[in-house]
Amino acid sequence: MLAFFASLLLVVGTGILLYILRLRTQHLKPPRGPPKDPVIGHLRVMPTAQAGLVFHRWAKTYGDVMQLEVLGQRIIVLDTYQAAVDLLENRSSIYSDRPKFPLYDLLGWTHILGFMQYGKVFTNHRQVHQSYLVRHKCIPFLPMQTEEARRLARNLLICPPEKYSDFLSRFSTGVITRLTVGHEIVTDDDPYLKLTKAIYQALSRTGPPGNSPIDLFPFLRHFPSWFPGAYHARVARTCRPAVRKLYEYPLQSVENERKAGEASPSFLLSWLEESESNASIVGREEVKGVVATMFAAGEATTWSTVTLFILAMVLHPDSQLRAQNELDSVLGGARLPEFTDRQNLPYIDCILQETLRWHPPTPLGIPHRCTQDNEYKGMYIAKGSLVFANIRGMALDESVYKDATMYRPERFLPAPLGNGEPHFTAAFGFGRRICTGLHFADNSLWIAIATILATCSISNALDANGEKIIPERVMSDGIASHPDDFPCVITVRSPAARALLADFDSPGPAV
Ligand code: HEM
Repeated sequence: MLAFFASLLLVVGTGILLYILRLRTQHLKPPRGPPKDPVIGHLRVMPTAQAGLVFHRWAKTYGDVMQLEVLGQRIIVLDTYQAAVDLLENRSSIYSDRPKFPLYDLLGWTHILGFMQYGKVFTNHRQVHQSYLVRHKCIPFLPMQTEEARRLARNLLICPPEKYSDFLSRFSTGVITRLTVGHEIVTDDDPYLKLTKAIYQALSRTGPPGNSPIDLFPFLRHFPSWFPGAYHARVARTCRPAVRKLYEYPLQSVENERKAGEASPSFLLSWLEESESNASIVGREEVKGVVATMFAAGEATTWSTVTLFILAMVLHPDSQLRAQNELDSVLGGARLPEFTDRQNLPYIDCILQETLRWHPPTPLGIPHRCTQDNEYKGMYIAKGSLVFANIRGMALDESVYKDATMYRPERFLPAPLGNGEPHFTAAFGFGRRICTGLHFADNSLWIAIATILATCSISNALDANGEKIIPERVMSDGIASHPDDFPCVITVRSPAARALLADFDSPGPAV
């Protein structure tokens, strides 16, 4: 009887609370935004390129929490770190859902953590990713990441400039293949290189997530590709086989290697062993999705960041020199950097942080979805709103980062050496959807940057008249933003550096 009254009280109490909340929010105004058209809302003014920058400009007029509307869909844009923390982290129980992504469904991206709606399946997948990639679980990967970074530096020093981009991409694919399937990439025709190239093209041709006409009008997928708005359906159909291969090939090859007694330690090998003792919480089809997620989420972002680091070093030789002086003072030019040196190399960390801030690899992250009406600073945010963290905008926040458009790694050093500005953690997202690969990515990037700086000089290419070519920073659009190709020259810093790289124990490159 007591239990009955307690439950009744709980139900009535919750009802009253929701009612009061509704009354409170009903008279509130939504966040402001630019003027809109009847019915279609902001459709005509929605940016098709560099959306993060456009939103940041609008935020100066309409505030750090803006509301846009496209055909009835409310879109909230959070332009400051504080607003993102207040909502996506401090209210994560109602800000952690994702919208549906019909275009990605059409491409065949199933069981992808980043696109999953909040709920039981999401929780299981998140647990699988985290249990493998949580900070302390990343420690055993450090030797492998060190080896891949050294292989990268050695390849950059041997290959012609037009191949730099391929080898930077090979590094990011290389660390993910070793993590997921235990496979080392040592030849140009490696199947994983072909696979990730095709996936990258698929992702870059489909634009920012949730933003295509098919996402807004899923019925467009049934129309011929010449029909306005149906173009992406053709792209999806063309790219689907490559996506399928990313699901099938890794598991098949690890199973074959295991049968032959040749499988190296990897995420998939652990899963195969766990699933035999029924200890795994995801099944066979799902685990293919976990691996596809790691490739899709981890490859392009890491590649983009190391490439941007090279560009930053071409444009900022003073920062390069300062980092190399720091490395020399710790390593004495007699050995290559190790993770144990990290605490003694604060400026290398500043270079990494500033590269992530200068142009965040995912300028708009992946949209969250709000699942309950709520009030924020006197504004009404409706259930069902898509919520974009404008990571690009946060990086440009002048109240946090002085001269925010400039590349200044020392900004993070404590005064008087620097401004003591906060590390740019926003690059990895927020709350319950924060990037699960962030520790692994941070380690890959740090060791790549430290190793390249310890062994290579990065400088401008020269034109026909012997003048320095000053490259421009032009970034692509899409879920992961990548610098357009730019000219530069990478040479060895010293004979000692060449000898150190020649010495490290791994198969040589196939340039
Ligand atoms: C420079 C490297 C990387 C950056 C900047 C980055 C950034 C991000 C961002 C901004 C998000 C969205 C977070 C949100 O919704 O609030 C995300 C999600 C995710 N990232 Fe990363 N990421 C990187 C590398 C990686 C790597 C190496 C992996 C795995 C090996 C990975 C796995 C994931 C996954 C699984 C999600 C989806 C999480 C979820 O929806 O719950 N990322 N990442």
